[in-house]
Amino acid sequence: MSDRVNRVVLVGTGAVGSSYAFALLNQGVTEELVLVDLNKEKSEGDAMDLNHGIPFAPSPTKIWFGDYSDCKDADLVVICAGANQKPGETRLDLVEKNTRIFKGIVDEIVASGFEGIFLVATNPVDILTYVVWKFSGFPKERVIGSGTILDTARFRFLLGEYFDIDTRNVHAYIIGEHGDTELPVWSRADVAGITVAEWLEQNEQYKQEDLDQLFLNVRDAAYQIIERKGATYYGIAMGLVRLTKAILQNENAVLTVSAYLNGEYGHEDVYIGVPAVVNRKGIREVVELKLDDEEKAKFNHSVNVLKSTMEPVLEKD
Ligand SMILES: NC(=O)C1=CN([C@@H]2O[C@H](COP(=O)(O)OP(=O)(O)OC[C@H]3O[C@@H](n4cnc5c(N)ncnc54)[C@H](O)[C@@H]3O)[C@@H](O)[C@H]2O)C=CC1
Ligand SMILES: CC(=O)C(=O)O
Repeated sequence: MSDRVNRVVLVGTGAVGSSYAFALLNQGVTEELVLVDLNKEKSEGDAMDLNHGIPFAPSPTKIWFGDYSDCKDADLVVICAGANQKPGETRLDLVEKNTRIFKGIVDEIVASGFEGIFLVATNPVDILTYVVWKFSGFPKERVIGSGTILDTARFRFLLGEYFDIDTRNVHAYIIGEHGDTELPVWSRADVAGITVAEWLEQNEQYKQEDLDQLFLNVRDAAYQIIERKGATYYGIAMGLVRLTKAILQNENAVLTVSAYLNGEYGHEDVYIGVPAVVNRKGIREVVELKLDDEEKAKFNHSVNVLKSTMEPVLEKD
């Protein structure tokens, strides 16, 4: 048996980062967890607080407050650092500020000698994942964004609730930008092995207009939560843990992440939310779903919005 120890370095221990650290410890996913933040006192306090939960955790985790040199021996660096949306702001509004922050962070991580996988959650996540790929010079499969993992979870939860079926038996994806131009892949959605179209045909209590509203609630969930409590963090934290497990445990799990397209879906040179096979090497491959014409048009629009937002920002660097 290998005595290799898994190490995750978390950069950014704000609301999202500290919720991720807490969920990671609770699920016993990694042997070592290092916390890094511009606000050193905050990450030091978080390390102390989390350590006091170790006697109650399912397996031992060594947790400390560290610095970028700790990335050298890391398997995974998860970045949750940067500004979040204020009420009324879109994710794309954060692009300039967070790209500037990322330049410094990625340079430090690469300078440490890090050779693992980057996982990015900071918004706008698709563009910042591209930024990490560009700034780091890493192969595309070792740079992953959380993409639409959270949107897909919201979609599955709401579909499960609507059809009164356990959400784990709902297979349906949100793809595209993690943001206002995302789209549901209705043509492939199945609940308990029955397509959504069949559910509508079989029972008149289910209506297309309810499903249209359901998607709007998925798309606008972040705005609804931010209006009520200022930020969202538990859902994404659990999504990041799911991704961490898929990577460290070499799962070949299919998750909707922000992946680099190199011809898939008819696009290239963009990171965007699509289903992909995730394992110990990062992204093994993008799963190319057959979309209907309306879905294709919406996906193309989402790619165009991301590219046109990203281009002027990257030209400045
Ligand atoms: N991908 C997704 O599905 C989701 C993404 N997010 C995004 O996650 C990001 C973080 O959100 P919150 O945790 O709510 O924000 P927060 O403000 O609570 O935490 C941000 C943390 O980043 C740290 N930070 C800032 N600059 C840094 C630097 N140069 N180096 C190291 N640390 C630095 C801050 O000190 C702070 O602790 C935001 O961009 C937010 O929009 C939030 C929810 C879901
Ligand atoms: C903030 C954000 O990106 C979300 O909750 O979807």
